[in-house]
Amino acid sequence: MSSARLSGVGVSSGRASGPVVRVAEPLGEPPATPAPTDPAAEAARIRPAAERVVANLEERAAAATGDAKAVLETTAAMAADPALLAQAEKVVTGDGLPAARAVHQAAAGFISALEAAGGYMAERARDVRDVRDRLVAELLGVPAPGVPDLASPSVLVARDLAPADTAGLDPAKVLALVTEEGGPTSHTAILARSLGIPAVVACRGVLDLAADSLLVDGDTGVVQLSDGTVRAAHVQGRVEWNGVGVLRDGHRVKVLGNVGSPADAVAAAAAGAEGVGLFRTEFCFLSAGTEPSVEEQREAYAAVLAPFEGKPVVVRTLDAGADKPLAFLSPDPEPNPALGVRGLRVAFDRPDVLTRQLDAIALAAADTGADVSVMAPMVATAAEAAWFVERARAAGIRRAGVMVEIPAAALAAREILAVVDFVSLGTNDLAQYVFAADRQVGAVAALNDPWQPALLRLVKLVGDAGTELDKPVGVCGEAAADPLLACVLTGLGVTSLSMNHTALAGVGAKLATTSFDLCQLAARGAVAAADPASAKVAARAPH
Ligand SMILES: C=C(OP(=O)(O)O)C(=O)O
Ligand SMILES: [Mg+2]
Repeated sequence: MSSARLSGVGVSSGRASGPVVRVAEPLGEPPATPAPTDPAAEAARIRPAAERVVANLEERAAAATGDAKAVLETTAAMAADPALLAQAEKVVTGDGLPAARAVHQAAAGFISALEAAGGYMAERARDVRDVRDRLVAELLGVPAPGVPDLASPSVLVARDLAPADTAGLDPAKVLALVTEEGGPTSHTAILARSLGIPAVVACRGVLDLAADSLLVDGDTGVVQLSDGTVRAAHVQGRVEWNGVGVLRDGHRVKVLGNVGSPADAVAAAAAGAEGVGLFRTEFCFLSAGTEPSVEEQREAYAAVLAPFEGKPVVVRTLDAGADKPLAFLSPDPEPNPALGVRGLRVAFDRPDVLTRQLDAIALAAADTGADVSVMAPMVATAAEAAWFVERARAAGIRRAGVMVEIPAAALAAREILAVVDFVSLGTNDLAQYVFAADRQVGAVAALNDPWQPALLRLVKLVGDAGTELDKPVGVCGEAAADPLLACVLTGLGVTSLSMNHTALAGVGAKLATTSFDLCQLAARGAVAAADPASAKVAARAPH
């Protein structure tokens, strides 16, 4: 039944089924032709369309509560804005453009005025874009783009989702997520895991599948037609783990959480994390239109640090760019954003932004009593690492390290470790760059497999350098969340493993069953293997 059963890459555990809701694709600029034969009649379509958009938003606002209600009410008020509508009518009658194109054009004027005003006004530009898209969709008779409000629990199907869209999903309403594109280490996958929403990415053909209802298996990656039964994922029984990362022979490997929000931090602490190995600060500001002030940053960071008083937390400075764009740090358009100005490279152009962030982190550390270190993303050379460490020290932060996620950094691990206090391997990007396989592209997902021996050989270089220089080497990419691979990484000299809260107990429990000798044996076998499957077999042999 090939047309009714598809296979993708399972990236977030659990089996769920339910009715399908599709995420409509972005609309782009509507065509300027054909010119309306009766411009007055064409212009007269705009207000009734706006009234329908307003009525729909008000209806949803009435059913919503809290922030969601306020956002819907504000959007409804904007959709009724007489200035925008009058301007659009003028464009239809004056320039002879179709109504949808006229709305787009009229909105562009408001958007650039708001952006030029900066600050709070610039943030409103996003709302005008939202209203514009809703009006254009109404006039064209197509669904509005973006994640729709879900009236009841549903399976979301999309080409791909931006991290900001995924972060806003309500796990009570989204039974499962299936995307045609996306890779296993994409940020959409990472966020779906942290929300506990079963997810399958790189599911070729799902957009063409005529399905009212789907059954999604986030473990096997299988997506198939279902009979309409609504079933939420069964929450797996908790594995027993005492909250200390230690092998049965006493060898210590810290088991830490990856977090990006206060909710993640609470979940990681509740699941027994010994601390945080990666706080993705950019996740706090995915929707911010302008740079948050030092005070705003201090508050946002303190809210995440709060559950970890007295515990180690590695705060990563903003990793903006590529698939995690931040509106206030966007570079000029680049042909290959993953190879462009992202991570620490943004700070070379904007050291003031880094300084303000480091100041905010130092303040939040003092506010909460968390034992904070800072870490820079996307570091390529020892000179870059030294540049960052100097700035961290100037901000009064005691420990500073860098991510090793560019192959050059792995190859220069000794020189880098000589100038930092610790490193942490970002296996998601390291795999992307060593295999020249974009994390977001489903077609190359198999290369972004952390069991690839070529990737493990780079990890070994870094582990060996850490052992030689007696400095900590962590892993905070998705590789750390696989219990068997955690044993291999330990055998390669890794001293801490940081992961999503849902993986903590499984990894902690597995480590307790093994010894350092066995981990080294598994590591030798996996590194020498010819492919990911043989690497797994080699790792399983002693385990
Ligand atoms: C942990 C990593 O950072 P991010 O996933 O945020 O790029 C990584 O690249 O492995
Ligand atoms: Mg990375």
